[in-house]
Amino acid sequence: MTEEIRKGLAGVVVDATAISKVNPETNSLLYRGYPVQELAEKCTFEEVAYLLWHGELPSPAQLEEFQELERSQRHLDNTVKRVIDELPLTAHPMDVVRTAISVIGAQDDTVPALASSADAEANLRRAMSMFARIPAIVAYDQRRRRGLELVEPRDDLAYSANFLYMTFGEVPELVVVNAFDVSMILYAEHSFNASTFTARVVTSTLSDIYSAVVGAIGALKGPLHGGANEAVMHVFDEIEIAERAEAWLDQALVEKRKIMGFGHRVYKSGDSRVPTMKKALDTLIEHYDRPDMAELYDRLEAAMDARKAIKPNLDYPSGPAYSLMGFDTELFTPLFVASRVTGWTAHILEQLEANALIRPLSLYVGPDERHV
Ligand SMILES: CC(=O)SCCNC(=O)CCNC(=O)[C@H](O)C(C)(C)COP(=O)(O)OP(=O)(O)OC[C@H]1O[C@@H](n2cnc3c(N)ncnc32)[C@H](O)[C@@H]1OP(=O)(O)O
Ligand SMILES: O=C([O-])CC(=O)C(=O)O
Repeated sequence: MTEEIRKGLAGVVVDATAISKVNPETNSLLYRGYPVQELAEKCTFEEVAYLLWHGELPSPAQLEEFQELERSQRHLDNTVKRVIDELPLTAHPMDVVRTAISVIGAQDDTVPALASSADAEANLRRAMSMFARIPAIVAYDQRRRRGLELVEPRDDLAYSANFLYMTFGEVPELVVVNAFDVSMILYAEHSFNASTFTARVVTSTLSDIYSAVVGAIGALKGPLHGGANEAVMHVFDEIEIAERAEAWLDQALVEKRKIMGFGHRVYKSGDSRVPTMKKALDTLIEHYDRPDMAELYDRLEAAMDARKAIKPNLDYPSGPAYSLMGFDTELFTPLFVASRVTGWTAHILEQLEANALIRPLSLYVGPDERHV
């Protein structure tokens, strides 16, 4: 038997999904049929979360009920706070959010020994409980790293305004809240990316939703995936000024470094989400009066195009956008978690609806049979 190895499962279709469609030919991304650009322009992140979980956009009454539920679960209980307090500041914020989700999962005594599609209602409640609490986890972690006290959530504020309020102690101008909300919408879902696939693999063993999300957070942390938004900012910090972009890139390519924020496994001629996020970044650049950042962004992008014809992915505009908003660089990937938990949990539910254990084969290349 000849076995073809597809390293990294590149080009392999492993299952069907009705949640999102990534089309590199038309450079488009649909969530449940809706173009993501349209959702970013016309909807809030809460509406998009509802869409991903339920398959349809909410009616006004459904949205109100959804928002009420989300706002009522934003607080962190003392155990979660205590565990976060115990973690050293040397722990990466992704480790903090991963640990906090583990604690929330361990506190939930309704989790059945064997996950099943019959548990969909309960799993949606669990998804909501993570969705509502992750902003408080991330905001608190950002604050404790700055020696600041936790800011309790405000239930008169929508998701993004409250997230920023809990992080910075005040609600920023609308332009900032809107750019943040757009980033949450764009990061929410992207078919069988590595972290979502991880969540589906964990779920396929009939493990619980929290374990699947914890696994997904681990997969997202890596710089070839979500960790790239943080890594992009380190690149900007290394380059420092726009005039150095080309020389920095030439040296990095000589050293065979991967340039963070560029390239994609599926999109080969540009990421469908970049123009929308770049527009949001431009509003921030204008708001904070940082033309220097725009110049560096443009020069590195042009240099990469000229030398390698490799285009930016979503992490390229998101990194500098989060930096302008005031987040510390190492908090960027946890922001991705806050958004992507919606997509992960939608996939966990979908996996359970038609589950098959995910267990591929490997080609053995070790020594032939031998004996002790
Ligand atoms: C939201 C997200 O998760 S988007 C992805 C975020 N990740 C990053 O930005 C990290 C940087 N990018 C990369 O490492 C890659 O582009 C990936 C991992 C995203 C995609 O990788 P793959 O689909 O496996 O592409 P692959 O690595 O095979 O690249 C093909 C060629 O382009 C080169 N290439 C791809 N991306 C880059 C990059 N960012 N910098 C330099 N070269 C690159 C590869 O070196 C390879 O060249 P070769 O054929 O001469 O060896
Ligand atoms: O699809 C991928 O491989 C990575 C990505 O862009 C995402 O998860 O948003």
